[in-house]
Amino acid sequence: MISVEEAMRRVLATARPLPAETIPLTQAVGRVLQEPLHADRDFPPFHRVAMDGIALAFENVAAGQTTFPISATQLAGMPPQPLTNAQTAVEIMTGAALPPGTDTVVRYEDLQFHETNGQRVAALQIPPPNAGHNVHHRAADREAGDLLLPSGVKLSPAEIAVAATIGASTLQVARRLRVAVVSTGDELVELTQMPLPHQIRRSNAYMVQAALHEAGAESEAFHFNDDQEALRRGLPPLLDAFDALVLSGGVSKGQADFLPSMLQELGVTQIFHEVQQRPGKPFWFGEKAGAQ
Ligand SMILES: Nc1nc2c(c(=O)[nH]1)N[C@H]1C(S)=C(S)[C@@H](COP(=O)(O)OP(=O)(O)OC[C@H]3O[C@@H](n4cnc5c(N)ncnc54)[C@H](O)[C@@H]3O)O[C@H]1N2
Ligand code: MOO
Repeated sequence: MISVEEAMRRVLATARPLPAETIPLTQAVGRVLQEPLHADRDFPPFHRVAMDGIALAFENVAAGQTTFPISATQLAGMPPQPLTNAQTAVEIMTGAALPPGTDTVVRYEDLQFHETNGQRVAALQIPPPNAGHNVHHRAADREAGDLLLPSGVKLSPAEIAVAATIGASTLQVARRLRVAVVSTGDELVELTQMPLPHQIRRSNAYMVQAALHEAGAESEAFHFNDDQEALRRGLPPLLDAFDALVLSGGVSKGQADFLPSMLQELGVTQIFHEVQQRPGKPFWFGEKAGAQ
């Protein structure tokens, strides 16, 4: 009898990639990406101001200038506001594109403002330590063309943000696995039915469907009584229509446990029967020849 690890290895060895489909980004969380995503522009796409404050040319600070007349105000989303002359500064907000002629941002916390002849002037309280301070430079994170997400990643909210950043309103993802969950056994009744003293409810199928849902698969439930003819007629359409069948019951040594022989008769090759585990020792696994 094989170990659980060996059983898992043999099951996974039969796995094949699912075909891709294109879906809206808004429905893609939890799906598996089937195309690589590349940066469509540099990130950040411009020298991005990282603090609210003023933008200035550091060379003036290096030359000893400590007060800077404000020549313009620039909020995020506004086109860069040019300096009126090289010794002025632009009052600027986080997320704005650094104006031409400036290279450094000083935070409001490190400034004091006053007015001289109606002109707003910023005085440095703590001078910036270096050029480029508080600037998130263009392409510092990624360059245009860089691979952002390889094919095969599972899309979490973080990957959704990455896709949105490059304008991917639709994504190619693997189609969801389609599984038929089949319960077998005369003793099982539906939840809407009151079980007789010798009957039980079809609980396993609900658990398996919930586990499949959690793993991102689609499933549909079916039930067969312990009737060989009904199975012989009912299973082939399921084997054709679904990527996988999960059958619960009917694989042990009892008089009604005819699933292994029935499945082999229907073209499913046995890969293993019985695993060193309890509960669930009479576990049977097979693969349909020619299955995609
Ligand atoms: N003088 C100071 N300035 C800043 C400080 C500070 O302590 N002193 N803190 C910085 C920190 S930390 C953060 S965080 C930001 C927070 O700023 P806000 O909450 O006001 O956010 P915004 O300025 O509007 O945006 C920040 C940033 O994010 C970009 N953004 C905004 N919305 C979106 C969106 N839906 N998708 C993509 N990107 C978005 C925006 O363009 C900016 O780049 O303040 C610092 N400043
Ligand atoms: O609060 Mo901010 O997110 O540190 O950049």
